[in-house]
Amino acid sequence: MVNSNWFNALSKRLWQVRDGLKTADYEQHEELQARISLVVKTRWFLLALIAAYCLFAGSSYYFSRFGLFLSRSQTFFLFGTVASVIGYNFLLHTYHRRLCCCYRLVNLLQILLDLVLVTVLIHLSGGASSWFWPVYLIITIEAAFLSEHKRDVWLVGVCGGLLYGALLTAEKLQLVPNVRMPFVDSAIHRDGLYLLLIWLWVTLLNAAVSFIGSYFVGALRRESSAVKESEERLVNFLDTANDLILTVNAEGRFLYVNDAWQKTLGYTLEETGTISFFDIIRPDCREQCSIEIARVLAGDTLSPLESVLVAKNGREVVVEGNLTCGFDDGNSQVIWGICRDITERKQAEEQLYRLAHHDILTELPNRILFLDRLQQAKALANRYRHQLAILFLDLDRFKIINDTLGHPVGDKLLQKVAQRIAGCVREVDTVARIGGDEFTVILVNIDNIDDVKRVAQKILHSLSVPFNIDTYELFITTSIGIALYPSDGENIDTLVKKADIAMYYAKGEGRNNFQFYTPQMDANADKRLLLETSLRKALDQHEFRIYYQPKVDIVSKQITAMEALLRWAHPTLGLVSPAEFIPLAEETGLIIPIGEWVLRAACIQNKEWQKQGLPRMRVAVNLSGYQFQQRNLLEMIRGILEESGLEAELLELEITESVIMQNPDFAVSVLNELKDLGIHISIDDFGTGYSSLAHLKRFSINTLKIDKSFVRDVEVNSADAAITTAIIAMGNSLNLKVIAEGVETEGQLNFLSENNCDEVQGFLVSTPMPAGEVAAFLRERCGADSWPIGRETADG
Ligand SMILES: Nc1nc2c(ncn2[C@@H]2O[C@@H]3COP(=O)(O)O[C@H]4[C@@H](O)[C@H](n5cnc6c(=O)[nH]c(N)nc65)O[C@@H]4COP(=O)(O)O[C@H]3[C@H]2O)c(=O)[nH]1
Repeated sequence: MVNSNWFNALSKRLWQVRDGLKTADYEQHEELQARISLVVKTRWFLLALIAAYCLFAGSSYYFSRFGLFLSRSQTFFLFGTVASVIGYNFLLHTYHRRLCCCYRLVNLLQILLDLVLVTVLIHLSGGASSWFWPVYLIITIEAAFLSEHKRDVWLVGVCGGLLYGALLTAEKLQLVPNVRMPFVDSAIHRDGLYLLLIWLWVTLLNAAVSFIGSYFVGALRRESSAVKESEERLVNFLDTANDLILTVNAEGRFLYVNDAWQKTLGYTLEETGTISFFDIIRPDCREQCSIEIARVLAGDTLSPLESVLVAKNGREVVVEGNLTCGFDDGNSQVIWGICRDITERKQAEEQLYRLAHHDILTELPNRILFLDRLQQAKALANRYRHQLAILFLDLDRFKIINDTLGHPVGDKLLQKVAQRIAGCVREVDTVARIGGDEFTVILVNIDNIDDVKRVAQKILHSLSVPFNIDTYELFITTSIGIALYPSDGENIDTLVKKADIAMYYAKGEGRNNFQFYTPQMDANADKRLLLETSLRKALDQHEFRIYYQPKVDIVSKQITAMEALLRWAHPTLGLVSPAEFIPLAEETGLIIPIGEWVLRAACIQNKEWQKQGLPRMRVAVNLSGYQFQQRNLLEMIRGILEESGLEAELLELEITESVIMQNPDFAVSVLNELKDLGIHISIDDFGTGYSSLAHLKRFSINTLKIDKSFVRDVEVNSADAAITTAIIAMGNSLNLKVIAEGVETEGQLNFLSENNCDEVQGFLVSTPMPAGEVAAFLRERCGADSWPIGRETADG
């Protein structure tokens, strides 16, 4: 509960400011008004008392054996005096405010008037023997209340004494007729000693009352001004406090607000009179606040509250503080609120929370928040018996972009990718970034697996649209692994791990696809771990082999090139396909030394075949995307050509379409430099990488290599046939050679031949063979004009 004095001082401050009064004027004005009002009230009371007494005394005498001792004229004069006292008191009562403002000495004048009239009254009611003379004392006390200065009070005392003395002297000199008093001898009015003694008595009493009155009233004033000062200090303290302090009544009307409150919320004191506390509480916090206020009014002690207020300019201000109950003057309940603006602290906390739970770059949830959301999603899935899907995405060859174009471009790409992924899912789903180029998605309320497939497909499709960043047009794909809850596991860590395994499987399946987790993938993951650990030693331990597969001109049936295909003779796993270990080598960066080793070995081998007198042909080497963005690629190739002595035109580099299309502008410059060296360039896996005629025109290339996925079904699938013929037509129109890979059947060969494809490569001609078998194969083929169909080698 709050001291009501404080409350009064504060609410007074509020009203005085609203009334537009200056503090000092207000204080003076108010204090004087209070004093006059008290004196007037007291005077009315005393008048009533005296009148009652007069009535009683007069009627007592009238009906006694003495009868009324006043003459008619005296009675008339007495009533006249009383009437004038009542009259001017009435006037004073009615106009005292105005009079006080106009005439500073009105109080002294009135006191003087009182003294004169009382003197008359004393004389008319018995002169020196009148019982009315104590009224002098009352007037002296009254003067003590009304006058600021002691001196004025003393003057009133002296005046009273002098007037009484003058009355007694007039009576002694018989200047005024004596009033006959019962029990009192009229001679007493002429007795000098008696008159002197009674005058001294009245004067001394007046002096004593002046002294005591001025002393006590002065002490009272000092005390009240000390209280006022303390209240003033309190008000100043509250006004200068940093905390927001307010008082409202039970209806929420403002009774007091301090300066900090006004500054923070932007409302002036006048405006607070027109609004209610509830108006400035943010709507969603109002109900809670009303409950708390009701509890406070009921006498409960509350722990600190937090709420959001809305400032005049609409800014939200978060406050934390306490409410307590007090009473105003009229003993009505009021609520005190002392609160602190914690908006900045809250923002800092929110910022910290965001930093701790979000990825700064993309503003998506980070791993911590992702796991938390997954936990919640799992709980909801259990409750509503739904399924969940966790998608694990890893961008394909993102590192190349990052390393080639720099981190700022990489960062912008990640931001755009994040936006696109987020645009593919519903609001209830979660997209998170949990690592460099790793994203996760939680799909909730899954009823049907097809819904998950649709979302995965949507993500792949949305990322297939090129990204325009700065001056670059970038292409990126992603590999998605999917795990389902509860079918793939109960534990969230396990689920994430399984989605991750499925993602790696998707990478192994040629990237840019999605895969659902299956238990068989675990073996794959184990194998992957084994491959990863032994790949680092494979080069040093000479475990790599190169197999060669011929490319043949369809018309002349001559071998145009031998493609170098890497094999890994693993000590325990046997011969490992490049499809399995090349992605691993790319992730670990080992592709750079491995790729260089293949290039050197293939060039030396080709030179060797020439030395052996075998026909001149190119050796085709696959160039990984990571090698393609290698800064010293040109020097490295030049060095190897010099070292092996191979002419540049006998080297062919196969670069996949997706690698070139990832950053077409960069590809143009590298391809130009390679072309300038005289190297033959082929675009591998053509048809899978979204390149257009416009792009192809810019690239310095020699050959388009149709991906074997189109060739496989070219005889039975009209779409594949259409794509294949379109690629051939496109190649022809751009004066490029077109080669089809993966040709296994006569039918495929015929189709390609009929559609003017230039070259073929595939098991129909030969499976990849070890270097040692190539010489025999070439000699056997020398001058042959038929196809070496079905030639099986060690690889086949
Ligand atoms: N079904 C079928 N397949 C056929 C036929 N003819 C050839 N192939 C296979 O198709 C792949 C063609 O190579 P690619 O498209 O460049 O695809 C290659 C290439 O992208 C990559 N690769 C191989 N060696 C290297 C290398 O030294 N460096 C790099 N960076 N990548 C390599 O690994 C991929 C897979 O290589 P391989 O397993 O050797 O698989 C080879 C080859 O064995 C056929 O008639 N039918």
